[in-house]
Amino acid sequence: MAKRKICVVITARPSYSRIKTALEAINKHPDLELQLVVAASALLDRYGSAVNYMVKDGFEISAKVFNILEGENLTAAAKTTGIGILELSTVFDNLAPDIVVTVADRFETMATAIAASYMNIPLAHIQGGEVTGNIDEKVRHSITKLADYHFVASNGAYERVVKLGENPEFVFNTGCPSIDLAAGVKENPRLDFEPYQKYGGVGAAPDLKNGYWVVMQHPVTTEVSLSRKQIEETLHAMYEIKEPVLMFWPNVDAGADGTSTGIRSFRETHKLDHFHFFKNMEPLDFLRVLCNSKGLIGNSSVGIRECAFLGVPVVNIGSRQNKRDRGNNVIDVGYSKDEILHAIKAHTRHKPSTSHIYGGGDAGKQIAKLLSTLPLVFHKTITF
Ligand SMILES: CC(=O)N[C@H]1[C@@H](OP(=O)(O)OP(=O)(O)OC[C@H]2O[C@@H](n3ccc(=O)[nH]c3=O)[C@H](O)[C@@H]2O)O[C@H](CO)[C@@H](O)[C@@H]1O
Repeated sequence: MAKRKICVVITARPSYSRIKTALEAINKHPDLELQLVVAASALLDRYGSAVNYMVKDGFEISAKVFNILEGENLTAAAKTTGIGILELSTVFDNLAPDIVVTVADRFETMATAIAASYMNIPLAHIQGGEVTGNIDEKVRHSITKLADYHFVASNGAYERVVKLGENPEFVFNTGCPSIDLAAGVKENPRLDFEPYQKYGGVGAAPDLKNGYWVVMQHPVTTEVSLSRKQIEETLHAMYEIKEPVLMFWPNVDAGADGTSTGIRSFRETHKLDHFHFFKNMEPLDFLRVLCNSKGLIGNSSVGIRECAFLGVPVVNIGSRQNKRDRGNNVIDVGYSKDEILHAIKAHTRHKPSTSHIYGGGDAGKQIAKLLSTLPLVFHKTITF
């Protein structure tokens, strides 16, 4: 029997960590053949070239799609999606997959879902049903409507996908593959590498042995004009803390220009001898860095998902993760420096308990098994 061809499209760094263990399980599965397509910011040096980590991890790349338009604004996001549809339809035509897999809710993932749907290729969606507000949420629920199989990450997400009219026979709460990685880190949390040596980056090299903070703050797609002001408040708060800060650059979202300019100009006007800046780390290394930190400050979804599992305290800033199911490791604050400082002092003194909202650590294997056995769906029926 011919192997089922599973085409997974990865468009950004966070999508790699959220699918990596499923890729490994697909590769190992005797009835499946992995076709890995890498696109958008995952290919760009400026965003840390996540593609290099995929190659290093032993994955063969079937196709690359360069579709990011310069600009980091709302128009560039819409046009990038358009180019993605054009390019990916050619890729799918050449690879002729049996199932296409798309991850989460970023603007570029929409292109995968549209191209596969129009080409009558069954579509599997990872991470549907979550609520966050802003443009990501519209995209996420739209992809749910285009998808034939749903591998969701929490009970709440399962219920919402079914409420959206999807057939429960094709909705599975597998948990999030990123929790599989976090489970490995929980077993062996030792920081077994030297971050400055391994990843370079820029800035001072503060001594990390007495503790450090991790900062990762992205622009909010519905508040793009405020992104610079928002990051400045966070930078001022971390400046006052006077303890080592490992700071990561934002993703390629609309408004990232404002966030990056805010960081650059703050660096030029302040003596930052306790800050170091990184573009990107391999998924497992990044989780090790978090696991050994005093806490995460910012608005990355890693604070809500992996940090809940690892029991890392998180000061979650602003509206980007609004309404996402969360554990007691998270305290929500507004954008002001004073609120952030107050939350850091009040919330991060004790290690919070861990929670399994987003899975127990075997999502990748479950997803590969389902992909090998589910009937191929070409015309789904929707209940109303
Ligand atoms: C508003 C929002 O949340 N948007 C989406 C965005 O997440 P979001 O933009 O929050 O993603 P981030 O870039 O903050 O990164 C989160 C993920 O990337 C990993 N990481 C991060 C830094 C690094 O150097 N190395 C590394 O591997 C983290 O472990 C984590 O798994 O894309 C994700 C995956 O497509 C989605 O799940 C989110 O819904």
